[in-house]
Amino acid sequence: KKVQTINKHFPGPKPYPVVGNLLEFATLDIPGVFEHVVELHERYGQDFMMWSLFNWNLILMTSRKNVEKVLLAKQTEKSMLYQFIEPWLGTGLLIASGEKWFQRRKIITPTFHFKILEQFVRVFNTETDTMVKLLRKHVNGKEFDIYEYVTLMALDSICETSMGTTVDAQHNPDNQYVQNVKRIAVLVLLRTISILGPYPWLYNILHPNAWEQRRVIKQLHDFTDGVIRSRRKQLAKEKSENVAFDLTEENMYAKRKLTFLDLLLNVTVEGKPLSNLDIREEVDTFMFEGHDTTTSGISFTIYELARNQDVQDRLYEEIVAVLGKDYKTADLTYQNLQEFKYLDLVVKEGLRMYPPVGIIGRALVEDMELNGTMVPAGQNILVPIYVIHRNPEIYPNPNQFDPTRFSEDAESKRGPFDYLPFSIGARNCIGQRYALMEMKVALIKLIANYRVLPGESLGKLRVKTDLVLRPDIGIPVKIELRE
Ligand code: HEM
Repeated sequence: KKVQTINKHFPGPKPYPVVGNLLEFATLDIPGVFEHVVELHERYGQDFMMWSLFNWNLILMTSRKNVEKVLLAKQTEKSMLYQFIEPWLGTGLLIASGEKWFQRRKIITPTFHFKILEQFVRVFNTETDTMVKLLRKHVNGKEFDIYEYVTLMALDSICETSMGTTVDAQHNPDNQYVQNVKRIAVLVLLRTISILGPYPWLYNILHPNAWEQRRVIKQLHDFTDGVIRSRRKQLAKEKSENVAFDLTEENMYAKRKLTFLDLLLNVTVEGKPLSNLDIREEVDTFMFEGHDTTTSGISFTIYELARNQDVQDRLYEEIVAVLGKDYKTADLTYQNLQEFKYLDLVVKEGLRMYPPVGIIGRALVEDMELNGTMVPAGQNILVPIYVIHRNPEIYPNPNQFDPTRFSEDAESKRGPFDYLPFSIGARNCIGQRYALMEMKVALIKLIANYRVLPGESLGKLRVKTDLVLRPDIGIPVKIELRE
């Protein structure tokens, strides 16, 4: 009965035919899924309800007032789909709720202290230099997929900064850990389109993908466990040798190369250190959240730079102006990155058109008044950030890449719920500054060294999504050496 009442307040395909529904899920990996969701929003209005199999339903929500209520709600839980990643990530920061989330967020926030980020920029410089070198073989050559290069660079960066270990994926793309990280994203996606997906018991026993997933996850966990154990030993040894390690002292950040893992190994909650398992779920969460997302952000921005040579030229001029005559090899720092004003607009516009996390979900913890009706606790809600970012009323000609939309003047006319690449509120992205820095270092070094041109097949590219937004055919480009 409650659901029938809600129906009156949320127009939408009701009841959504079972077949249509399965197709809806099946389209997840089919390029164009977001174009379809944009159409649904045009047809049914900003907040509409979609029915699923066995009366399971979802509200797809883009209106400012309701998005604000849901994302800023005091208590919140992630929607059901996040459970599919739980076998790998456990209830780390991304998935945790309630007190556990609160504690973890408090512990992890200092990891993004600017003193630590300053050190991470060095890693981004080194890893991007490697990428730039590896790209050299494509100069004046045929079109190639630059997405693969960016993925491996981002993977190396996150391994180094979060675990202090290197898998050197850029030189060993066939490395088992690298393969497993890629494979798990695919397996999670496949579960979303499986009819057994929502039923863990049945899925785990009957589905061959679940069997494979267990094997892949075991290998991923074994790797992280190994790194945690050896780092714990090393820190214990340093402590016994009286190497100072006081995280409460801000100055300490600058004295040694800290990783995210070090911080977790040294923290105590109510006097107790975190267990290896607690730490593993956070490190794995970072591995997941921290590389596919930035890869997507960097790659789609490269795509638009290849298509918009005037924007690329202007960016190149800025790079030369800020870095001077050694602009091709100059290292980027936390400080000099602040001087790239135009790049900042370019990155913002890239994240508007292609938000790497194109959709987020919540389950209401308490009943909530939405559109004049009480929506009961437990209701699943999806917020398609991609659709919000293409609202023509806020972004005229939304499919045009135009960094000047983010000039101060234009930006002042928009509200905080019109632009959400990193979400908003207490559950926003903790890695936002890290991500922006990595994106900027990569784009500067790439454009300083090469002119990026569209490959012949670039025009065919379409956007698809699994856990993050991806190009269906990679990013086919050509490059020329800058004089
Ligand atoms: C361009 C790159 C990135 C984008 C667009 C992005 C976007 C987001 C979004 C939209 C959320 C909210 C998810 C939700 O509500 O379910 C989120 C959460 C999160 N992100 Fe990112 N992210 C990026 C990079 C990173 C990086 C580099 C890290 C770590 C190094 C990171 C770590 C996290 C974590 C741990 C959360 C969960 C925070 C919490 O719930 O307290 N992200 N991210």
